[in-house]
Amino acid sequence: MLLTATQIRKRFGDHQAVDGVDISLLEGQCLGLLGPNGAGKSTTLEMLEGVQQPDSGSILFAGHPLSNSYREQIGIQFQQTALPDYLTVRECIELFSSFYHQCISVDELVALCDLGKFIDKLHFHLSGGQRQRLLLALSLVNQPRLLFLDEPTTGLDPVARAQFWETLKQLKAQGLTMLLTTHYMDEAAELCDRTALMNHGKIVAEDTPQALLKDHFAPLLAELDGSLELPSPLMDQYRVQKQSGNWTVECGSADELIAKLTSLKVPLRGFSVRQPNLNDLFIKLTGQVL
Ligand SMILES: Nc1ncnc2c1ncn2[C@@H]1O[C@H](COP(=O)(O)OP(=O)(O)OP(=O)(O)O)[C@@H](O)[C@H]1O
Repeated sequence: MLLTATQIRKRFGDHQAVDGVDISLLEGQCLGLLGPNGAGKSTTLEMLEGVQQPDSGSILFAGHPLSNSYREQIGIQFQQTALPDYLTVRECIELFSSFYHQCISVDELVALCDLGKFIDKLHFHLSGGQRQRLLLALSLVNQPRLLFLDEPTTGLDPVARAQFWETLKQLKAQGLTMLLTTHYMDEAAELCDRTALMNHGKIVAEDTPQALLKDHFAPLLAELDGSLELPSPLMDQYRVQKQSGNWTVECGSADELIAKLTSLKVPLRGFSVRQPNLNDLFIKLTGQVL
């Protein structure tokens, strides 16, 4: 196990922000922490990064408590990083490289993070997507074994997000271990081997995205207009929920459900069928929409 956290807790005043979280991360794995605003994701991440001290619980890196050398072995991509004015992208990388004993070359970082087109631009002239690439490059200067990413694609347009995901997939393919927080279910599904869903400071479910869905849902999720009156024989036979104003009905076969609805004289208003996703799971487990 590369990183193990056992029953870590953090309280701010009378608010228990993180309430007994366990995390195990294998070398080469990508774990995604998902949850609504205030769930405790960033606080958990900061404790794992060694930026904040847990009130209780233990954190081990490669089997040992976090020591001074930990900082040399991890990379952190913060949501915001204050950079000195009037530095170019290249100069920012050179500055960050000076903080470490061993560093990756600027050329390698340029290739890895696709910085070529703006390497000599001033950092405050970068677009949102370019800035995220620079912040990623800065988190990689020391060739970390473990990379932390806090909401790495928040605010990016869909194209910039997809490009950023490709870079992270390349890093993953090279064996880099990653732990990221995100509000985006598609991001978790795309990048993460395992996902942990957090709510009110606790992990409420953790597994591979596929296993989580299999454990909590029938294979298909049918949707029906939320204004319909659903009769109790239907409610008794199927798992039914209200979600974003619509009914969702879990079923194994759409044909079978349609036959049932027809026999119960329920109109098929707004009927559609799809596979359940992590967003559905989150709503089911927490009652909240991400
Ligand atoms: N330094 C702090 N002092 C006081 N309260 C804090 C501090 N940091 C976090 N909190 C509180 O702890 C709770 C968890 O915050 P945290 O930032 O970890 O949540 P999050 O899941 O990352 O949320 P978001 O998705 O909005 O970033 C929140 O209620 C927050 O207000």
